[in-house]
Amino acid sequence: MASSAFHTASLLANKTNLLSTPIQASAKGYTRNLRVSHSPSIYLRTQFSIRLQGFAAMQEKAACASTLSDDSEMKIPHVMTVAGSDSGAGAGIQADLKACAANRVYCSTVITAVTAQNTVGVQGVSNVPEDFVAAQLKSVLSDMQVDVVKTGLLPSVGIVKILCKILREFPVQALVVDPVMVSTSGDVLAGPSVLSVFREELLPMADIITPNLKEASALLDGIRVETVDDMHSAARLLHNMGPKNVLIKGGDLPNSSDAVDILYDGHNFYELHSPRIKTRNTHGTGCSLASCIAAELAKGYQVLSAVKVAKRFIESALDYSKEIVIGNGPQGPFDHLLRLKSHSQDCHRLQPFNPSDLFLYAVTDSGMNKKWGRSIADAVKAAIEGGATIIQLREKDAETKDFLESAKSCLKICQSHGVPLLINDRIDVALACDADGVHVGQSDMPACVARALLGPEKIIGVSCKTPEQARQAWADGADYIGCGGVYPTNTKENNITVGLDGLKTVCMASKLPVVAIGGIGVSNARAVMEIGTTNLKGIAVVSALFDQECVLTETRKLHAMLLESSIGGTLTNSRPDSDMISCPR
Ligand SMILES: Nc1ncnc2c1ncn2[C@@H]1O[C@H](COP(=O)(O)OP(=O)(O)OP(=O)(O)O)[C@@H](O)[C@H]1O
Ligand SMILES: Cc1ncc(CO)c(N)n1
Ligand SMILES: [Mg+2]
Repeated sequence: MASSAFHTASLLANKTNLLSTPIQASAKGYTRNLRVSHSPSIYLRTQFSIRLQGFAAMQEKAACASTLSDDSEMKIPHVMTVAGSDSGAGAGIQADLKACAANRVYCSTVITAVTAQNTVGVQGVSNVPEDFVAAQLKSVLSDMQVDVVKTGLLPSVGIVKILCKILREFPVQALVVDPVMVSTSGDVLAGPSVLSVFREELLPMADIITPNLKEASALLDGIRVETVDDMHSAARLLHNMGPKNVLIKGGDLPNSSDAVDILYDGHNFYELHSPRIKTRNTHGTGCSLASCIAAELAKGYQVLSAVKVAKRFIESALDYSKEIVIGNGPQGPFDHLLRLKSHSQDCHRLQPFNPSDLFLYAVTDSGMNKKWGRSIADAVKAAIEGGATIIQLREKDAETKDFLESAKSCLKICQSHGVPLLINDRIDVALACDADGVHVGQSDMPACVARALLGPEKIIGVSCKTPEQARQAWADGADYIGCGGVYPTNTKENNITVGLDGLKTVCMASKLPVVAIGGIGVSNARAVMEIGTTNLKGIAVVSALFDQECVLTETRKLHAMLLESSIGGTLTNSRPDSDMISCPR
């Protein structure tokens, strides 16, 4: 399917990856010295030569693999998967989507069958009508710029024939065929009736086919494929059927301490080894490997490089998720996006951001805490016990190392009380300690950059004095606005006071939740809260809590006052307010 120009282009696109072993590559009209990258866990046993053809067309393709086209529209590498749905979402279409997403490639989906499947096995398969598979194929291919097609479960002769016909009408740059027939649980997904159409029509169109041991055996009329030597012979025989490359996957090789796959390109064999990960979570490795190969080809990389990247991706993902438990059966899914395992660490955050957390917002000041002879962590603990609902560490004078250490101890305290911890200004410190978010001022890191660095889930607050700044904060992806100084304050030098009117103007200009800051304490908190805008969610305080002898007592007083003022008003907060606590200092 792919022109060899595509492979040539991919080689060039890949040149930044080339290192270590020098290799002679001969081409029609070209001879180049190439180097092959060796990952720590995947090694190649064979010297090889690669034919290079259509150099110019390939350069064109390499240019296409870059993200920006001439008119600055972004071209995203695109894989279309033609496969079956797995209700358990470990294999099939679902694995393909996740593998492509993890490798930053767009994936469109043509569904050929719906399976009822879980970690125990396959309970049912229902084919999508052939004309509707055709409709899906045409919808995607006639509209979207698909780079690579990857096939998985093709459950009937009719569906394979339709696919081949439509691929001839809408040629793409590469075709990856994972000839899915039997699931690892041993259940038959596509019967032997598809074998002849696979051999005669589909395999000859493929740039690479990726059978597992059983599938290789089935395609070769049941010959034995049980050892690495068998895999070599089978690869050669399968290559005779017409695909440009054959990758036989050895995930199911008995008695093998490595997971060994054999790649054959018609000239050379590559034995790809990676350590076998001890885990039950290998359901969907085959689909994911093929999708990752397709994704790398769509980016412009050549076959060998794509296979190596894909194998390493599977190895890392299996290793990362070897202990996760999903389902009760013998073969669980793995975590493509390397996110699930940290779930338990994230449990303290029930929701991404709850605006009512702004109710009593305590901002630390190391100078004040030093003055009163307490550590930041002790001050934070007392504030939380007194009713603070969110903490911001604002340590302007601290050395980075000390700041990070304080942030880590405060985070532990905050997490144990379910109170978010934000870091003022220092995105690096927030990232280093995995705080809940940051608060940035107008002259700090722009909120949009902070958002890009911190990702979608962290809380970002921005100090705003004007409606324009408030609108910008929203556009930049901020979660809340800190507005002030409402009253004059000694905590911040040269700070312009906006007053209650300025606060109200900012609140009315934005739908973001707002916390008021600047010179607020027990004496004036009520006046602030009475400005009467629904998005004013609380007050932020520094001196009123921390420039005091007993942080606990002062926080409790302020919390009580806020609660009282909010009855029937706009502020709500449900943090418990326990009776008489003596100041521990
Ligand atoms: N335990 C493991 N540790 C490391 N790599 C593995 C392991 N199991 C499988 N692999 C790798 O995963 C890829 C898929 O191999 P496998 O032979 O399991 O395919 P498959 O049977 O088609 O997968 P499935 O049917 O589960 O989707 C191969 O690269 C293989 O080497
Ligand atoms: C839908 C579907 N496709 C492929 C496989 C192979 O893992 C599977 N188990 N289910
Ligand atoms: Mg398997």
